[in-house]
Amino acid sequence: MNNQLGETSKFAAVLVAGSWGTALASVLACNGYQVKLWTRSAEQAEDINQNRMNSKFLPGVMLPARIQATTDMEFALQHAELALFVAPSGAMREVAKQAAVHLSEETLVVHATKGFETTSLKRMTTVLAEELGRSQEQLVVLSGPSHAEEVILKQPTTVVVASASIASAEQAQDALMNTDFRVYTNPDVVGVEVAGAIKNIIALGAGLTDGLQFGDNAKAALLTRGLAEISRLGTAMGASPLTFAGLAGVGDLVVTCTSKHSRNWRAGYMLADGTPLEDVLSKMGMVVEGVKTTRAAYDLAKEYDVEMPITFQLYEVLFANKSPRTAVEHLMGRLRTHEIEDLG
Ligand SMILES: NC(=O)c1ccc[n+]([C@@H]2O[C@H](COP(=O)([O-])OP(=O)(O)OC[C@H]3O[C@@H](n4cnc5c(N)ncnc54)[C@H](O)[C@@H]3O)[C@@H](O)[C@H]2O)c1
Ligand SMILES: O=P(O)(O)OC[C@H](O)CO
Repeated sequence: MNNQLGETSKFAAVLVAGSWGTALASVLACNGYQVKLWTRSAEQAEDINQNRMNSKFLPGVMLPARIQATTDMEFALQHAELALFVAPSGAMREVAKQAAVHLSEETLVVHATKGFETTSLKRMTTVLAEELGRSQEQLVVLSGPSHAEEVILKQPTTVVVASASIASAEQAQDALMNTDFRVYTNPDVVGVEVAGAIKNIIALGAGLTDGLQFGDNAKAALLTRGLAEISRLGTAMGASPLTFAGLAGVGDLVVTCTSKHSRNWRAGYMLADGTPLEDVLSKMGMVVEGVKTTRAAYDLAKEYDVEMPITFQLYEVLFANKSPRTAVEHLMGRLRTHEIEDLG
């Protein structure tokens, strides 16, 4: 496409304008894309276009001029080389349905959402494949240790893009990579999606552990045994065990369990002092994927017949009024077991 000055423009669409969508729109804009950032909120679109800021989700940070917010899905997807879906997992199907009628076959589809569809237990690439009529080779997932608050400030960040097609993964890598934002590829879509989703459960647990004033030993135990649990479910679902040692696995687990930016960690911390779940979620005002993911993982663990003791205890804390201290007692009081066999 040529613009009015005769220069070649490349376009990208980002759906939706939450914290992560806005930060990734900024990466694409820095890489030379004209970015249309879709939101269902006219007020938010006006805020971004007039004040050059997403005041609700990333206050105080000026957005590049190449980002244009819009509530018009057709306009957002027009001429897009790449469409980046960043809706919360619970809204992915609804957003994809709206996009499907306007999306060109030529547009590369990438998503950066971390979670499952709780009703069907489907991964996000499956939801997108169904709604957009695409094969797995035409879809890419982006994941890894990456808080929007740091990416928008161009702080060094590494992520991974996974696809059943190396060509699609490399296309996404080329579009998103720059000297502040390093992108690796991985063929293991299942592993990257499962790791990105389940680490949020462990991050809720890390917040709880810190809120209960336990020490570094407890946090290290949670991360390590949490990783064992993630790997066990992931490999049962068909993932490569190596993925869990990478950016989407241990990398994201470390950042989400230790960062002050983590919504999941903060929610866990508030739960520790007995604040009811509904109050925690309304105080957060942002998506806390780990809550819905705990339900999904609880069901997936049963479906795949894998042991996920941390997830099961957290499920009871979140949805069955178990006290966090009792949950810890139950975890520590489990029958003896073997570490390596557990890692499968
Ligand atoms: N924030 C981060 O640093 C970060 C980093 C990596 C991955 N993620 C993942 O990205 C996804 C989005 O998270 P976020 O942090 O941007 O969330 P957020 O809470 O900052 O924003 C969510 C946005 O989704 C919109 N939305 C909700 N339901 C919608 C619907 N039905 N239709 C249209 N829009 C809808 C909201 O209005 C809001 O603008 C999550 O899966 C999260 O785990 C977030
Ligand atoms: O803020 P959280 O806990 O939703 O985590 C965000 C990202 O997944 C970190 O990589």
